[in-house]
Amino acid sequence: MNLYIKPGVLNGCVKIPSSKSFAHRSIMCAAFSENECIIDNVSISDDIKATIEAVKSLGAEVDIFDHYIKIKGLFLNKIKDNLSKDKLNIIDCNESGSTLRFMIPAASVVNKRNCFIMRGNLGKRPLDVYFDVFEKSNIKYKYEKNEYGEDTLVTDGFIKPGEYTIPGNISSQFITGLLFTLPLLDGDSILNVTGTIESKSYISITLEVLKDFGIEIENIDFKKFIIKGNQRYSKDRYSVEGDFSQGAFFLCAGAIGNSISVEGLKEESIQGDRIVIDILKNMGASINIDREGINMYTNSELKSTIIDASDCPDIIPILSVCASVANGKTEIINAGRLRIKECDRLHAVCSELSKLGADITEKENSIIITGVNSLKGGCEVWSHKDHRICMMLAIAATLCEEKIYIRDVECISKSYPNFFDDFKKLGGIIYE
Ligand SMILES: O=C(O)C1=C[C@@H](OP(=O)(O)O)[C@@H](O)[C@H](O)C1
Ligand SMILES: C=C(OP(=O)(O)O)C(=O)O
Repeated sequence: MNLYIKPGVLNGCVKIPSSKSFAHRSIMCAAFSENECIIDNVSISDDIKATIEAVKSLGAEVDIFDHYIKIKGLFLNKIKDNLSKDKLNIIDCNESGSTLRFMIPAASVVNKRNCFIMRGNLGKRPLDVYFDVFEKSNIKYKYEKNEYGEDTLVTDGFIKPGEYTIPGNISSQFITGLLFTLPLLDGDSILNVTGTIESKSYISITLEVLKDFGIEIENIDFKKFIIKGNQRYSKDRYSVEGDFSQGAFFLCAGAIGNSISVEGLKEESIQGDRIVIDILKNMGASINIDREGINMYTNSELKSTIIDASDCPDIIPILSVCASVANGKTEIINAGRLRIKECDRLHAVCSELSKLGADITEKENSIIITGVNSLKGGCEVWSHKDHRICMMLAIAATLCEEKIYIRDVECISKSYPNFFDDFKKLGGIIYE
């Protein structure tokens, strides 16, 4: 589907969906528990559906209600009975990197043979960090096309406790996957992380959720994790906080001239993307946080800054829009990993914003943006089938001089299916 978006000021309050990262993790923990858990405030997106279906395929029971989901842990009905351990278990991860990288080790606690389906760009995103883990555990693995021509990874073998060493600079999702899995095994483990650790705040989210579900992990400066085996997840009720990665779209919209307040974000959140508030303040935006929510005041001009993408890769596309109209030259550094997301985001941000009239240069690992007075628009742009690029373009459209036409907008359902409904409620003008 393609959409026209007309320029115009957005005005009002938006309730931000709940955090995808916290939701993936709490669903995994509840699914691997021995009891029943109610998880409140889960926003159902395609990625979260993928994780729900994945844990169901392993034997967890999941009921989805209006505002919560109920999960009956798979330890109750599966592991103890040792059912169907030899059957090939199909796990359709759709386009969700988190689901895939969290489930690869976790599924191999329950089933010997697993087939992970990877759609969109997911089959091209790196997985090789796990190959060493597979070899140490004697898990056989192969990439192959299934009968429908879809990319799959097939694994055969159970993961074993032990000492594993993985690099920290490709994706934190491998570390999270192992932190979920190793406590369940019948022996103690050590996880060493080498090199620079990128997206560290996502590891903190993992550790926080694991702790909430009763799992103890000794964290030695994010370089070594000491993990006792035979631990069991347990919690009756969990509530998912709001999503700063999604909130960032509307907070940035506020910073570039729309009149926005957002609700549903936890002020003292440990989400790395919470840094959007500090970055926008640094750029000169006036932000007021009170009990009701976060209010953006657009009475000041934005100025350029330096943004380090290492710990907040998901908010770089929308921050690039702010930088495009800020005074001076903004440099976004350590952004190379944006190339291995749903699309090559570093390239997509530069190519699409420059079509709108931004002065933006793509470098190997960074982006240089020199602010312009206004974005012209009046052209066709492409989401690259990536939700964050699509939402970036929709927000950029609000301040363009002429309407824009965005191709392939359905990709927003990966993380924020109601994005355009919220956009319209704020007065955004959209038509097909
Ligand atoms: O663990 C998570 O919930 C995520 C980790 C990040 O990935 P990387 O660790 O690959 O940077 C982030 O980009 C992704 O959207 C969600
Ligand atoms: C990169 C993202 O998610 P994932 O890695 O889970 O596909 C994202 O939501 O921007």
